[in-house]
Amino acid sequence: MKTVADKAIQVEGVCKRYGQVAAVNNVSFDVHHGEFVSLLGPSGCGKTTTLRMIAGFIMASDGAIRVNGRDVTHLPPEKREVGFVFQNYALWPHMTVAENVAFGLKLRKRDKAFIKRKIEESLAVTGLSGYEARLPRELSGGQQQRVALARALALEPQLLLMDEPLSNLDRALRVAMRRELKQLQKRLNMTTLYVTHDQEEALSMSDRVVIMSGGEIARIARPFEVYEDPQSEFVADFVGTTNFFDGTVAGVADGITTVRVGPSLVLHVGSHIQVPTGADVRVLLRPERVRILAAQQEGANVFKARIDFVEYFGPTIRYTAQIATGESLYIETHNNSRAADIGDHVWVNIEPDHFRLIEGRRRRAS
Ligand SMILES: Nc1ncnc2c1ncn2[C@@H]1O[C@H](COP(=O)(O)OP(=O)(O)OP(=O)(O)O)[C@@H](O)[C@H]1O
Repeated sequence: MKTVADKAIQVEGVCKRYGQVAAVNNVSFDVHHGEFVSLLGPSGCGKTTTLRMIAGFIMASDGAIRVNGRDVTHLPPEKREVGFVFQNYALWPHMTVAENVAFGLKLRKRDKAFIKRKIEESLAVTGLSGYEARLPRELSGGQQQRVALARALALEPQLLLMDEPLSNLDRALRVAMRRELKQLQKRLNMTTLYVTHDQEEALSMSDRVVIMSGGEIARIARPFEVYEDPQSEFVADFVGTTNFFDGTVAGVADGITTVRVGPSLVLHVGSHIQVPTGADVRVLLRPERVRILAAQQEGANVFKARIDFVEYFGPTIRYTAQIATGESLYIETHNNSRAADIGDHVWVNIEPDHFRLIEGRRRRAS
């Protein structure tokens, strides 16, 4: 059982208003000691504003922020005892990479041998060994971003706030760095709050993900819960690809909810939530949960579909298909067997437990 003492960050009913605009509206969440939490959401949803309010660069219009139990809502950044790495990584232009990394340690009056070791370690982690003597202007944008990261890591902060620290890096480096960063965070047990709009980054690095939409929190959950059971249209749509079917509950029996979609499609859905007969529902289905059958079969949730479009992603292939009843369906498979081409007809099957139900109908036009 987690207690208040376990909480490194507490955000309570925090708002930020700019005139009539509520950039952040009544946001509350906690980050426990040693936890890695991501703020994930589309551009403009309030992630950066939330992080900057915790850092103290933006003052909250309302609500309270506590760091290690201490109310810091009205304190300036330097009194909050948090480290941060922001998108606009302000390096000292006249200092070398090593001097930039050493700067905070010198201010803290650490001895020379310690500083030397920390420079070596943090540059190694960020893949910058050998760049010690360069000036920031002699580095690429991504390298500068890594220096900013190395500079923050060298201080081994107990609490680190990061705003898209890997956004300027190419994909291979980003993937390598997020693993390094995650391992380091675990090793140092460093409480981390991390802003990203990259869902893969958030899912792969975080203990929990806070999903924001329009200045508010849409969901707080562990990565697999967010993906496997999105519980809302927004989360299902924003994280990964989802098939949506609008339907009406025709009956519930033996743990199966029968949902009628359109005039002729019937789905048999595992009853993981209680929905009464007659209710409007949306049925969600992840594309990789659809199985392409080797041959025609009979049975519940077996459909004939025509392949309309094929996208090859390397490890996976995504098919856009049309079920014989008219609904469209995304199917994703591993690339070890290319099951179909455009124009082919295939038989597909879906396990009832692979569907998710949410009550109500589509909020937006498709
Ligand atoms: N100084 C400001 N004055 C007025 N509106 C602002 C100000 N700063 C931010 N906003 C607005 O507040 C909202 C949230 O901005 P914020 O930068 O927190 O979003 P974000 O989720 O971090 O987006 P991104 O991923 O694009 O960085 C946006 O609609 C933005 O236009």
